[in-house]
Amino acid sequence: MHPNEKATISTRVIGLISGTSVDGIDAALVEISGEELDLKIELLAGETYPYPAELRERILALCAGAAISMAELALIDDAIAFTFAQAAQNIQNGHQAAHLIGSHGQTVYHRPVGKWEIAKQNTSYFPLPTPRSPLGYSLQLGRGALIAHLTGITTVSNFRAADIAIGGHGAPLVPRVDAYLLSHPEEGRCIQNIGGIGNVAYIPPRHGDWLSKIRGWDTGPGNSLLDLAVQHLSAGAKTYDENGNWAASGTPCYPLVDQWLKQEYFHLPPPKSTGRELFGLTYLEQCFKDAQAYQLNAADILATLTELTAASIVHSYQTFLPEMPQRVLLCGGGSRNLYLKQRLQLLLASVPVLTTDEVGLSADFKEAIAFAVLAYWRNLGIPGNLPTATGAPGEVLLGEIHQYWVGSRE
Ligand SMILES: Nc1ncnc2c1ncn2[C@@H]1O[C@H](COP(=O)(O)OP(=O)(O)OP(=O)(O)O)[C@@H](O)[C@H]1O
Ligand SMILES: CC(=O)N[C@H]1[C@@H]2OC[C@@H](O2)[C@@H](O)[C@@H]1O[C@H](C)C(=O)O
Repeated sequence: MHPNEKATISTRVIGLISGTSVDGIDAALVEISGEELDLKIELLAGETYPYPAELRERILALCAGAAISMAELALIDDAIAFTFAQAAQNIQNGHQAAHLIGSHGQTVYHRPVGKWEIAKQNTSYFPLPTPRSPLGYSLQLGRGALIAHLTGITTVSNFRAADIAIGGHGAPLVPRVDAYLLSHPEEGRCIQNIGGIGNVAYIPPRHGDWLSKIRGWDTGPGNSLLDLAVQHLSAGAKTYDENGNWAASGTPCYPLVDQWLKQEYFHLPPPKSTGRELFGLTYLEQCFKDAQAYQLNAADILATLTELTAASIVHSYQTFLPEMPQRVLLCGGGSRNLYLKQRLQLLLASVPVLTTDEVGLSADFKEAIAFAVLAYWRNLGIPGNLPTATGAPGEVLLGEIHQYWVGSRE
């Protein structure tokens, strides 16, 4: 081998995440090699393991701000870790054992930078001269130490904390992985995730100082409002609008979309992050109230909420990007919503809208793959955050390593 040539050692890594939709655990088993520009991944297996119904209900209640005891919080935390560990065991069936796990866990609370007032608490005990803490806060449940113990595999977890500690949002974290897996030599691309919340990574053509020009932010609601509306309008019979068929049978109310787009979040310049704390039940109740003035039926309401997701995404590109992308690549569950995809294509006019599947990266498992890569980078000592996406003042190593080791030191 030439002395300048690097040996390619590949590592089998499991990525685990349950996102803001709380629909289940996405697990990906990946073979990873290289570092950054030479980073390569092969998806060996990908699966979504639904949460047991009762656990999902408790998590959703927690996300919606239910008051629970510390004892119950501890139970939910461990139940999540057990469920994640089970997913890690199952995804390895029929494959060689993994070397490493990257577990994002379950977000139950996210406070963006500078949004201290969200806590709505008496803050007189806080040791700062002003109760407006500049720091963000993000809580993911499912303890990494327990996952490492249950699986016998070293586990990296708590990925957002280090970025937040230095003043970043701790989100979105996937853009740096997108940059190395989905950049193109000549084409500027937007990688648009549509989960419960939407987030984008803008990746300019891969030359010159392209890395410093990458941008990323949470675009606002993805499926979160739609899913809640579908559950309400179907009296619990449905959890989401399959392929967007229900919305497609209605008509969007454009004056209402324009009214909703005036909301502060859509005008905040990036970097910015959000969650179900903003785009959740209370927000939807206001949407329903607003819709009464226009006498919309159920299908029209869903069409209008779908339009809000599509229009907020496109509006954010037009407002905050230095130039429009030449291609948009969708991923996340919302990429399966054909009506939403159609609306995005219409609003983006000549910019083609595809899915990441069409360029060889699984749209369903990209987030789980990303946390496998972030764990792999953590292990190699490579930073995982992109300051232009999280707003942090610098790069940091993301995640805490829970080494699997049980023994005695006699
Ligand atoms: N066939 C489909 N048609 C329409 N919508 C779909 C379809 N499949 C999935 N979805 C939507 O995608 C959602 C799940 O998306 P995903 O798993 O990407 O979210 P998440 O990972 O929980 O969210 P986030 O990326 O915000 O963390 C479902 O709740 C549903 O709204
Ligand atoms: C706090 C949190 O869990 N945020 C999620 C959420 O879901 C989508 C969007 O909001 C994104 O910022 C983030 O997830 C992805 C995985 C990220 O960090 O890139």
